Amino acid sequence: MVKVNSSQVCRDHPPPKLATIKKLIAESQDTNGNFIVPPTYTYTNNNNPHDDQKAFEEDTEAATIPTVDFSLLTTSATPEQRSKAINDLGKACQDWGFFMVINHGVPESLMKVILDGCEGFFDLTEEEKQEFEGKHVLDPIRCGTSFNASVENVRFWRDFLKVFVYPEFHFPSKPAGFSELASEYCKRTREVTRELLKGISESLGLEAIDIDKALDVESAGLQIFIANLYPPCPQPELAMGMPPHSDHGLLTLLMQNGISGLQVQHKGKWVNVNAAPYSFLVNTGDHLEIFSNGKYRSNIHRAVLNNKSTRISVATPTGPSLETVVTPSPKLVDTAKHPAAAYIGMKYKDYLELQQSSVLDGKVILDRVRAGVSNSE
Ligand SMILES: O=C(O)CCC(=O)C(=O)O
Ligand SMILES: [Fe+2]
Repeated sequence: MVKVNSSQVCRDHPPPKLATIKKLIAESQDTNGNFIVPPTYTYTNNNNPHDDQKAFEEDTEAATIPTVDFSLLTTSATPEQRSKAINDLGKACQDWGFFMVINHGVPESLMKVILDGCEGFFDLTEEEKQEFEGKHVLDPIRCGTSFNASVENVRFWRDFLKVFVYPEFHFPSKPAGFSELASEYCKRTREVTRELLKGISESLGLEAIDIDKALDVESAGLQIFIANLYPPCPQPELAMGMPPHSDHGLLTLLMQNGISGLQVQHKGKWVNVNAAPYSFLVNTGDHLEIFSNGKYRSNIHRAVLNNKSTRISVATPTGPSLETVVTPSPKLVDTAKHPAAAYIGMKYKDYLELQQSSVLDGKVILDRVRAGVSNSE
């Protein structure tokens, strides 16, 4: 197991220049095309992601991922359908912190061209990509490799592009035309997220608008566009695409290019996620856990590798506004079940900076804002 020192935080120093995983692979093959995973990418010897998985395959009932039919949450549904859908949504948040969304209305053609655009971006030359590297973890446009190479002992088999797209839209100027498509995609995924947050708010026994009102989501909530590239890995059991972690925001929508690799933790075991084509995979994030006072715990997930196909995923997390100091909703504190606030307030911007500057490891950042009281069910 990789040991993490969560105090290793690098706020001001840009990561050292590091070849992308794409470049490393292209340059490291011998004349027979053989490639051995370098020691710096050897994630662990005793936590083989493929072995872990076997444990759950025997228990398929428990591993059925909840599915949310988005059309039943909208005004086109009957009040009974909507109320059942909200109930199911709440149950998915409580039991899994993860669900698959179908019938969401974002055109398949748009999802496809976004994946093509990501591929185009990762295919740019190293020099072209350097323009978008960024220097600080809160720079609105950043690309690179691993997660935060300046603090990591082990690198992840992943290249990324990370862009702040709301409330202000930023985007790389290359490849041509990608920015316009991404702007539309981000708008559409924001609309889906907004409706899901309304349903989640109601499922918590609050008004539909309460999450938005408290955290300033619609007018200034931070939305990030993250493209992940996981090239085939010759020894997928040795390396990791993304290690176990929770996301920092409220909700993350994720789509992928038809290649699986996401695993979510459920009841202490890893579950392979096989997404329906053009569905969204949704994780609940740390700020939903904080705001709900621990009722909806953020989901731990990771990305594992394969040795055949390049996987691309696009995550669009939405969070509070950067200036919001997030505390548990007072309406969810003063109850028999949740008599005390389980988390202390922290400005979302500070939380994000801390998370992005640290080694990615489970819920170590969320642990910093735990109030030392437990309201566990
Ligand atoms: O690629 C994936 O499946 C997971 C990506 C992820 O967890 C993230 O970007 O936060
Ligand atoms: Fe994630």
